[in-house]
Amino acid sequence: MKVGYLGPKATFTELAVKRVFPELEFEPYRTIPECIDAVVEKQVELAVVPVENALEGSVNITLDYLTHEVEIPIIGEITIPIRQHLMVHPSNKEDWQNVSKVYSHSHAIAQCHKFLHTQFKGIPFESVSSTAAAAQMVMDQPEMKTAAIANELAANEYGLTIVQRDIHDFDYNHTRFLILSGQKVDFLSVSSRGYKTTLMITLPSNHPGALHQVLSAFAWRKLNMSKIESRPMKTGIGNYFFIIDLEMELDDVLIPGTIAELEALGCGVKLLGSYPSFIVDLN
Ligand SMILES: O=C(O)C(=O)C[C@]1(C(=O)O)C=C[C@@H](O)C=C1
Repeated sequence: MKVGYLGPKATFTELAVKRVFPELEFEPYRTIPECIDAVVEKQVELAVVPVENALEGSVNITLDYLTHEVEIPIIGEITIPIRQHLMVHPSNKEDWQNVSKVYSHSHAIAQCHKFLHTQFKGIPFESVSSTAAAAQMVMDQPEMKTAAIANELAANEYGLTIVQRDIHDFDYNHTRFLILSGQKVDFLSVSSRGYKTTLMITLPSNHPGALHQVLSAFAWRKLNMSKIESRPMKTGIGNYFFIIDLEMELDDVLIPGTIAELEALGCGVKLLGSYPSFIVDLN
């Protein structure tokens, strides 16, 4: 079985995916949409993409692509700790405080804002498709004296020197990744820490109190939400839909009852997946 992931080699996504599927074949993709397309088009059986970081919040391109562009179920999630390091080409390691630019993924830059603000004031930063892509760029252009924010695996893979470790602004830094697939996968060999169910909900228009009624349908059934996110419908200012994660597996009574109640209120409800949740400790 082949797993597509946000690449190139040595991204955090690769770290996450290899912990859960060490024995499978891997295929890196340059962007999140390319990786999701690969599983939709059956070039790979599974795809793993980032969806939420504890410091920076949702990865919007993942949510938007899954809800607007494709139909592919979520079949699992993986959460790993994230340690961001600053790295340079070995030939620039003595002079690392004088780099001309810092590259990384936009989420990684956001996780290190305080560090960049205090240590690299005035030095531009640029977001690229992943932390590993940033490391690769820094390796390819030693004369430019640039730096990357990435993980230790990327420093080793691309031959860079880590000059500052653990530069993320808050200690509790974790990212959640979604596993997507059109087929059923047996995760029996991996122990999970629970289940989640994700629903996409659109509200009826011009219906005062609609969101309150939606939340009540979950509340009186005591269904525990672990996340609620609103994203633009992309049809006009103020038009939003909601993505709700429930901390339980799809059952025969409570979730179907909630969906029926929401539909009776005029809401649109789509089940994006019901799946096991894997929390990986990298140490
Ligand atoms: O660039 C990477 O290494 C990724 O796997 C992407 C990503 C993200 O999109 O949030 C994953 C984990 C970190 O939070 C930073 C970047």
